[in-house]
Amino acid sequence: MEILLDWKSIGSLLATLMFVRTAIRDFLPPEVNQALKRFFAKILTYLQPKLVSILIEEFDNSYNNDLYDSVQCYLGSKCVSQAQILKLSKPKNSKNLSFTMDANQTFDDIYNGFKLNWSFHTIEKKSDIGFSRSHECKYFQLSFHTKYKDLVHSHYLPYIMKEAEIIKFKNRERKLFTNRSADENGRLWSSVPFTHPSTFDTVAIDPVLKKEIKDDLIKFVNRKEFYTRVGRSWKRGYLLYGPPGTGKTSLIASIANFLEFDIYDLELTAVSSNSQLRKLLISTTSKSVIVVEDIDCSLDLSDRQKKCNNSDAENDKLNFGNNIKKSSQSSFGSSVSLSGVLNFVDGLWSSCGGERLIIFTTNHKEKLDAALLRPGRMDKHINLTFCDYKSFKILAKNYLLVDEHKIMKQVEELLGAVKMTPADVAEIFMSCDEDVDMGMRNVVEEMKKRLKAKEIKKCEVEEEEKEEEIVEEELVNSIVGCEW
Ligand SMILES: Nc1ncnc2c1ncn2[C@@H]1O[C@H](COP(=O)(O)OP(=O)(O)OP(=O)(O)O)[C@@H](O)[C@H]1O
Repeated sequence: MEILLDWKSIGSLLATLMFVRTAIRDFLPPEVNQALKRFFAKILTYLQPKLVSILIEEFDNSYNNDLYDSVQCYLGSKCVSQAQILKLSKPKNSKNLSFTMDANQTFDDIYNGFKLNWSFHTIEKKSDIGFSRSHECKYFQLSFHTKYKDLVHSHYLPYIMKEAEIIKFKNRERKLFTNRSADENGRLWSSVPFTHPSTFDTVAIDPVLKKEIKDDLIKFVNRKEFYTRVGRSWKRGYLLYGPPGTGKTSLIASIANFLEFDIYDLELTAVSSNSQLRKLLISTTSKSVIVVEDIDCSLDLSDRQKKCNNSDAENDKLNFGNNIKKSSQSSFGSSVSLSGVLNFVDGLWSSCGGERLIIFTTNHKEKLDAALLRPGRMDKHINLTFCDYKSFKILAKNYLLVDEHKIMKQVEELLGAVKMTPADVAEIFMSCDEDVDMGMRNVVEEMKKRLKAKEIKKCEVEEEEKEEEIVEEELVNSIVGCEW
């Protein structure tokens, strides 16, 4: 009955509209009629959303357009739910199937609550050069309300590029683990299964630094073409430095787990010569992390300028195989020279073009030669330091399964006053068998103990200084007295 009434009222509304329309057309002068038409057209245009479009073509002046690749990768993972026709393929070197939109398909993406429309198109384009044949031009069209222009440029497109990097990283070809370590008996590397459980979730470092490292690694493994284009070995050097027990080794294991790379643990003191070091590098496979721990203890790598007269790194590099620092290094039990290590880091000896991460660790960065530290050799310097509140919370969450606790505030204050390494905190938590209260209490007690010891030490130093001042004063007085 209600529906019937509704239909009736719609019918009468339409009839009224028709009547008004005829009345306006027949009785109003044509000028007024035109003015009204223009007025309504204006209102309609005003009410329509103002859209802008960005076209992202496959090629940019015959060069691959990286943004197009990123969009393709990003949409491939999202458009499955909306597009009616999809293309399916398995890209070379990828372990996953990949979806792409077919021509004229559209996809609505929601980013931070606003809507953006994507569509994919192909058109035939005549070539610019002479009479050559036309070619197919592919492009994505992104349409959105004009008021989102800035947001799209400064946030949405960079977000897509980042997301695409992560997707490519996850889809990349992987490799089974084999952990290798230096072996003095002829076979230079021995193979052992890699089972270290440390991951980016378990390692307690500042979350901002953690993200920075992950982003850097993802970027590195996705940049094969870039390294080829600029003529550089596909390798990256990390220097992890900081006091003992701050997580350098744990971070290396996390990195290897994250990348699913081999680990080669190189004991430089067991390598007898540059040529043996060279053989070792040649025997490494791609997708590997080569680790030299405590580099300052393995070799005398302090400033070469002070110890030998070689003026620059290039001289050293040309000398490779020539044991220029043999005498000074004998105390380190190795005949590998700095030039050997520089060649090693530079990837000069690597036999295949696969990616390699070289990680050096040290507790004393200041002892290392500047040539080793420069970008291109150690591209990223990562400082791991004493436990701060954020790292402490990660450890508490992992070891004691707590986010909050009544004495957390006290911990935060004490951490600002005393130095505890993550290893110190981890050891205390380990001994508490997941008893949260005991774990937290013991940490606070240990910190208070250290704070007290620090204050006593401070008092002693002040007392010593005072005594020294008194002695000095007495000495001055006695000299002045003598002069009189
Ligand atoms: N940042 C951290 N996050 C989680 N656990 C840590 C961290 N730092 C240290 N630990 C714990 O302490 C132990 C020792 O840490 P690790 O060997 O990684 O330190 P390191 O900095 O490499 O020390 P060293 O300079 O003496 O080699 C690890 O087994 C781990 O359990």
